[in-house]
Amino acid sequence: MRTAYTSDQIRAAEAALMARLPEGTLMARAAAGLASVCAGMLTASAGKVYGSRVTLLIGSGDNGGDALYAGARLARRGARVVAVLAGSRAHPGGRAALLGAGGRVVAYEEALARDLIIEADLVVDGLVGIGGAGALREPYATLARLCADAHRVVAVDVPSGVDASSGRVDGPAVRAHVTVTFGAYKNGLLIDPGASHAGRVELVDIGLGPYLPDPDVVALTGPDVADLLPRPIEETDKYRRGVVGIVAGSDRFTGAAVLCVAGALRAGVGMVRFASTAEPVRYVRTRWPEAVTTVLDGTEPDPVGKIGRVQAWVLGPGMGTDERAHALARAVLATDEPVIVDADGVTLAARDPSLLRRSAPTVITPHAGELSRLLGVPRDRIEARKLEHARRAAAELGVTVLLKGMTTLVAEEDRPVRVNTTGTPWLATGGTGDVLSGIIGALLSAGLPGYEAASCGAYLHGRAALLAVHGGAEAGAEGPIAALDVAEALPEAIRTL
Ligand SMILES: NC(=O)C1=CN([C@@H]2O[C@H](COP(=O)(O)OP(=O)(O)OC[C@H]3O[C@@H](n4cnc5c(N)ncnc54)[C@H](O)[C@@H]3O)[C@@H](O)[C@H]2O)[C@@H](O)CC1
Ligand SMILES: Nc1ncnc2c1ncn2[C@@H]1O[C@H](COP(=O)(O)OP(=O)(O)O)[C@@H](O)[C@H]1O
Ligand SMILES: [K+]
Repeated sequence: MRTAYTSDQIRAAEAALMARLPEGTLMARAAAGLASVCAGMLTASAGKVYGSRVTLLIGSGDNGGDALYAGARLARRGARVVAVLAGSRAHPGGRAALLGAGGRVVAYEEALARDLIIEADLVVDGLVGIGGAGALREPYATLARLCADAHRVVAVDVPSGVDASSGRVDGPAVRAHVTVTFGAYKNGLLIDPGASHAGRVELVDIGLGPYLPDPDVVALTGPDVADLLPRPIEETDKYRRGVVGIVAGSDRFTGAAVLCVAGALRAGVGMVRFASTAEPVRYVRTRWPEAVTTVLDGTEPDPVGKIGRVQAWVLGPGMGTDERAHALARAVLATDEPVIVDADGVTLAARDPSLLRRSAPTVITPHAGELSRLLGVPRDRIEARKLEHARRAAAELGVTVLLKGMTTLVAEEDRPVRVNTTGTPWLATGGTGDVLSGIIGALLSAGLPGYEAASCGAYLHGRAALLAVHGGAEAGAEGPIAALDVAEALPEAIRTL
């Protein structure tokens, strides 16, 4: 399990550790780790540290101090190091160390800074770290923009312009090839848009471990998912493995039904009971003879009884939002089984909030647009502040919220938010969400709680997508995928966890 923290949590842990150590110890540890990563990058790109050109972008706080001390170490190894001071002051000890090691210090001037950034083998972003607040001010903002023309950029602790606690980016921000972070991951290194500015993240141990509180955000790893995933025991049968009821599709949207059933079957469900109008039932029967189907014409007094016994439900993909769909949603959500509510199901719940007031576990899987309707908050605001809104939705609605998009988050009240680290932008194609809801339904029916089913489901979905993109390999050249390819890659994703 990878754990991440807010700036305040990191600061408190640092203060507790610092109180037991001689002054300057932590910064020395941080600078040594940073210099070592920089030296590795210089050796990889310029062949050696000696004679390479390093430009440090220095803000007025301790983030700049780390960069200055690391710059001094590189200068002692023969690198030509220049520090560009963005503020009126710079960490005095770090500045003296750099000058003492033969480095240079210059005041910010745009043309000079541009040249130094373009010419450098490596640019070190020490503008702001966990002390950053709000959009970058000038000249920090210009420097962050100029970094786009740099050969290689390493960010100190967090890329400047990224909010360390949330991943928010308001205005220009450094896009780094590598981020060297100290003590522990910050939330903003795992959550977009911050995560996509960080590049590869290198964690430098400065001894913070024993002082860290419970994490604010966590990310499952492959072994975590392998441990959580239910596997059939010898004496099992299909009912004990889990029966999922899938209520999806309509005469207009038949594909969503086929894809949702695909996700459940390939994720290893015991049995699928599929129910819908005649058209989607016909398509599902043709594509998935494994599924047991029920045609609902909308006149049944007890549609749930007609479908039969299940351990969990998937409700929503392609089912429409008319009166018939609303009545069906009401019937499914009135049961005592766990339900994952997706797509049109989420739209119905936005219109009729009473639908989600139930005591059995409920998972909802909105993208930002659907969550916007549920919370009455503009979509772009949700996209800019995903962590905050996923948490708020979980608290206000009393459900497990899986917020989809570039980064997928799973929020439940009083639990750390789980951020998914698998996946690929190739997933942004119609129907992949339907596969995801089928996977989560399968895991719920096998008995996983909503929080685990949603986060393991997102992990497997992203991993299957990556395998499909790479043609079955773990890495390598990439090619486009369609939603069904994601479902087909699920067994391999589970085999190789
Ligand atoms: N506290 C500790 O024990 C350690 C701290 N370390 C480093 O110290 C950093 C935190 O240092 P600080 O608390 O001094 O804070 P920072 O250096 O991250 O930033 C604070 C400075 O940036 C300016 N600033 C803030 N927001 C800005 C904006 N939007 N635009 C322009 N300027 C802005 C502030 O005026 C202040 O001068 C960490 O990120 C890490 O790099 C490391 O040395 C490890 C140990
Ligand atoms: N830029 C992206 N990077 C990674 N994953 C993405 C990106 N955009 C979308 N996704 C993922 O693709 C899936 C799309 O689901 P959804 O929006 O419900 O599509 P549909 O309704 O067509 O099935 C989600 O799992 C989402 O997290
Ligand atoms: K930084």
